[in-house]
Amino acid sequence: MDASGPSIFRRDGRLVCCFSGGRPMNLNDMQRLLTALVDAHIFRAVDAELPVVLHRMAAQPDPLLWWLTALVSYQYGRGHTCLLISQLCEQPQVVLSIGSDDLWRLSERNQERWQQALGLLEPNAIHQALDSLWVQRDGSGDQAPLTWVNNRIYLTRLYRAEALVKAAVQVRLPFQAIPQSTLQPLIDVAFPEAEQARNRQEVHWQSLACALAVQRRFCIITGGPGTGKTTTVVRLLAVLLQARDSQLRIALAAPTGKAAARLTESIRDKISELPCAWQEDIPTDVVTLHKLLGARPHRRGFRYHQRNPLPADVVVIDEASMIDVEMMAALMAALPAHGQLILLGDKDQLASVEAGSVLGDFCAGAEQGGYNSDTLTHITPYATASLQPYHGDGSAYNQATVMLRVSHRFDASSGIGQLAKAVNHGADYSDLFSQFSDIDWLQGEAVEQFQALVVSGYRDYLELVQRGPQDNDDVHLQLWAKAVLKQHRAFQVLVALRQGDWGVTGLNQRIADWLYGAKLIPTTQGWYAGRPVLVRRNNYGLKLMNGDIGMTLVDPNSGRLRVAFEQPDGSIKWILPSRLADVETVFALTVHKSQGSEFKHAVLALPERMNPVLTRELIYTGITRASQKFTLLTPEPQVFAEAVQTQVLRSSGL
Ligand SMILES: Nc1ncnc2c1ncn2[C@@H]1O[C@H](COP(=O)(O)OP(=O)(O)OP(=O)(O)O)[C@@H](O)[C@H]1O
Repeated sequence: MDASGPSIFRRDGRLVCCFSGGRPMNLNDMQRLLTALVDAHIFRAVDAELPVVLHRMAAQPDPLLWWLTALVSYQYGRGHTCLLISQLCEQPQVVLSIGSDDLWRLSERNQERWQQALGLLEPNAIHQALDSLWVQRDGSGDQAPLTWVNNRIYLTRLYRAEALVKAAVQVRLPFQAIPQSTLQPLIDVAFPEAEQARNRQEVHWQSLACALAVQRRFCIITGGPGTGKTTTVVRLLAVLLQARDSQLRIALAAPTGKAAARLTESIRDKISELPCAWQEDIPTDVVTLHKLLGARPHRRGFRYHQRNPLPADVVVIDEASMIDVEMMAALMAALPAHGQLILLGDKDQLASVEAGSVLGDFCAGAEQGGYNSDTLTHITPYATASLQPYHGDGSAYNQATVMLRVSHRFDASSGIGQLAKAVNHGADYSDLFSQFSDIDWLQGEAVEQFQALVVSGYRDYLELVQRGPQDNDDVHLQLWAKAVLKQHRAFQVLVALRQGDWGVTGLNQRIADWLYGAKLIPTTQGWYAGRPVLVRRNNYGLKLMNGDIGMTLVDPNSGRLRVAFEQPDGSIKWILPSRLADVETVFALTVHKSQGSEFKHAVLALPERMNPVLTRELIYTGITRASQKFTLLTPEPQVFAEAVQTQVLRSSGL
């Protein structure tokens, strides 16, 4: 802090801070400040509660220690796995993303306390405060709830998770080379297009990913939408089975039920493109990550862990960007010692809701390759062009990562692809909307067109709902429900926020009113035919997962409403509305919940005012949910520009 800042000293063994002429900050002041921050909805209740609980277990009356403890918890709530001490001291308001917009809700006295508390943030004082029973150094102990490592303070369980992930990757890095005489012919069969890339002297990243993945027990295949992650993994599994052992036990999983269902469908399609003799050993059943690890209702921890590892030799996880650090640690812990892990995902998508941005951290620098000499020795023989431009001294994770770079879904004529790319690089996108017909931007007054767009977007599935099944037997009921759910996936309104006119709640209500006005739904209240619902919490009893989407339909036999959910195996599960407690209407879906889904036409509606949730990653994720048409809706166009310039930066030690 500068010379005009506060003086900090110890009094009666306590650290106190004093502004010239002001009162020192004591524990009482700190407690009041923490309570006020909770009351002002800046902190979560648990952030202020944590030091209180720890104090009960081991009294530590140091206001700075309380402050740091609350801040570590607050940052965890915002997705950071740790608190970086130097950054906190240099730019506390930036690190904490708390500005005058938030602080005006505090009383004058508490604003003063806030300033005093910021004044406490000085490296030496912090180091002294961390010399405490609540804190362990360098992860050496096992008991203290906080861990201090170099410049970082963690909640100890997150430190442990991160350390476990790092160690598990490290042990899996050594190559398990396959003779080139065995591997090359298999790769040639699996990736026939690689030959054309060789003729053009271009790197064929898919076949290179295969060469790397089959020779390492840990591999990440990242790439934007349609770059062939699933295609590559199906082919590389076939190569692996041929090269190593056709009896390898392969497990496939994804973080959500929707993503699992989508991957199941996609894998089935892709297997049929393989040579017949290779098809039968590849599994097609994709489960959720929770199911894979054996989540148990009402119990912490999973059935599979270090002492009871998964019965699998190879584990493939799709949509890995959604996995938080604790889940990744649970997954790594459950891998058998010889187990091979392949992660697929788009590094540029939104990070997990919970703490950490594991895939993003793993993939930092992936664009440059960063392959060291050892990695190059093992993969160069399979490269279709020189890998010299990708030579470097990248991280350990870079050595295990291949980034696919060519989108086969969006070519140069696709506005969705161009827009996603421009947003991702923070580049100018303004001309794109006039150049491409598959992207639209409704701004300001054009928002009036939104109603017409939404009614026509949802009309097709609602007419199918009204039409009913062709026959009333089970087979036709299933066919009908599947057709309705499929049609429902053709169009989706996406939003950034939960609350407000342009959030889930406001828009759901408005859209329901419009659809009712168009006579497409019979009412807007309670349960009704055509009401799409989103499951908000895992329900193990009903085997429904957070994020699953179901459709309310009238059973023509009983006249009663039932909700149809499509299972990963393609069958329909019918559930009575009365059994569904934690669901909400989903005419508008948050971008967060849309991860792992794809819609022919996605409409992204942004709010009128900037909000910390609005980031480049959110916009990119929203755009890439659309496969054929993307519409952006901004009552206030500037919000889009600002969001594109705002990037998510999460602190972690990975
Ligand atoms: N090398 C290739 N040549 C031609 N087409 C390809 C190639 N690789 C993939 N494709 C096609 O591109 C489309 C997208 O592939 P795929 O589903 O594997 O991509 P993805 O990265 O898994 O997509 P996403 O995760 O966005 O759904 C598919 O239609 C696939 O058949």
